[in-house]
Formats: sequence, structure tokens, C-alpha cells
Amino acid sequence: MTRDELIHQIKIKRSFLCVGLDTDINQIPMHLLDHEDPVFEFNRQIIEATADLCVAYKPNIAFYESMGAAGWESLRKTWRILPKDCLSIADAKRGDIGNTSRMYATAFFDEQRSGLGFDAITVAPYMGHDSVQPFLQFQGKWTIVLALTSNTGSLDFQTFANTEGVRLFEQVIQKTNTWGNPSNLMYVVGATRGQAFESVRKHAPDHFLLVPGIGAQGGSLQEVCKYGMTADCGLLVNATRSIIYASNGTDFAERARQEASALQREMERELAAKGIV
Ligand SMILES: O=c1ccn([C@@H]2O[C@H](COP(=O)(O)O)[C@@H](O)[C@H]2O)c(=O)[nH]1
Repeated sequence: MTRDELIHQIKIKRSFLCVGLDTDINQIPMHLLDHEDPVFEFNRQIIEATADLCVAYKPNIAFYESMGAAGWESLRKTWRILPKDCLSIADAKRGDIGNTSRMYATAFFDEQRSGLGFDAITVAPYMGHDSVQPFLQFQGKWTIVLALTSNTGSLDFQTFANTEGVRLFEQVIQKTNTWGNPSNLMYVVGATRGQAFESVRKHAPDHFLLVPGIGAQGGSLQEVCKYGMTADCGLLVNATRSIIYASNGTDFAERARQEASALQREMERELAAKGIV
């Protein structure tokens, strides 16, 4: 999905919601366990219930890898049913020396070879340019670099400044900016980091930001929009547990829809306030 197509979807759906698919067999409703592939069945019903309210889906790969071969199969089946009008994001947080990164990129981008053809992948930038470039070399795909994450541990390294007062997450954005462009590169910035969005926008005025951390982690959508929204929206705000685990009863899909719908309405207000819709 191109940048223009993504912006178009945001405008027609009046939403910049990304629904996380962190599907844990121990947390899904009991009645689904009778299905041949309970994880896939859960995802299928969540997707069906939320597809018109969001513009992206983000399975976190750890939840599938942890199940071995069966988990990869659930992931592949899930990827195949993701709506074509939604950006598909593999939250895999990969990155290694160049030839290994190329294999990671192949695993998530090259459908012919791996059976998975995600639109985007999250990448850890710690190993530098040769670890990120193999992802950027895939035409028509997005690389989403971790900049300032939502967890408390992000304060251990990411906010430390060099002798010129530039913090590590700012250095990451400054440097990686030269490797890609706003049509193939996004950044992860946690919703729990509020005003840091002002600084992120100084270094990345046009890039889309993937923003986890609202809902279960307590980040504020209003604050994210106040400091991070651009004339093109420029945000994909993720919520996972608050949507997919809103209920663990037979009404789980309906409750997921209600939660997604409440966020979509809030997003529509923010988009309208900025004159985007
Ligand atoms: O900084 C980051 C980067 C990634 N994540 C991931 O996003 C979702 C958040 O789930 P919630 O249930 O909405 O908290 C999850 O997959 C994380 O691994 C993040 O939270 N923060």
C-alpha cells in the first residue's frame, strides 16, 4: 500500500486505527478451542468485526512464533484474510547483519518464497544502516524503525543525549531519515511519550508514525494528536488488548467492535478538528 493509498483510506474510513492481533491461545474465549485452529478463528472474527473501523492490522509475531509451526500457519492464514484496504504490519522488530536482515525481509515480504507478503515490518535500528537497508530495498514495502518506544525501559537508552544534547531517539530519526523517505519509512513512537512527539515532528515532519501504547498502556490519544498529527494525519495509532480482549465470552467480537468504534469516533473528531475530513 502506497502512502497516497494509506492517506486515502484514513480519509474515507475517518480513522487511523491499527488493530493489534496479539493472539494468545490462553486468553481467547473457551468456546473457540473446539475449532481446528482457534487462533485463526479468533483473528477471523476480530477482523470481520473491525475491518470498516481501522486502516491497519498489526500481528505481533512473538505470539505466533511461540506456538511453533502451528503458530506460523495461523499467522499465514490470518495474513491471507487481512482486508486489502488495510495496511498489514508484521510487528517483528527484526534487524541483523545485512545478509541476515535480507532473509528476515524475505520471510515477511516475499510471499512467493515464504507465504507471507506483509506491507510493513517493524525493525530495530541498533545495528545500523546495513541492518536496515535490506528491508528498505523491497519496493512497495514499508520499514518501521523503532525510535522512542512506549515501555518504561525506553528511558534506559533512548532518551540519553550526546554531548550536543541530541537524544538517542532523535539521532536515530536524523540518521535513518537519510536511508529512506516518507513513502517507505515510518517510526514507532509510543503514545506514553506525549510531548516527545513535538521533538519527533521536528526531525520527521512528514513521516507516518506507528503509535502503540493507548488502551492497556494508558497513553493519551488526544496528546498524540496534539503533538503528532500532520496535515496528512501522519499517525497510525495501535490498540491491541483493549480491543481484542474486551470480552472473553461469546460476545468477544461484538465487544471488540464497540471498543474499536469508540476509538474510531474519537479519531474522526481529531481528523475533523484538523480539517483532514
Ligand atoms: O514501543 C512499542 C513497540 C511495540 N509495541 C507493541 O504494540 C502492541 C501494544 O499492545 P497493547 O495491548 O495495546 O498494549 C504490542 O504488540 C507491543 O508489543 C508496544 O507496545 N510498544
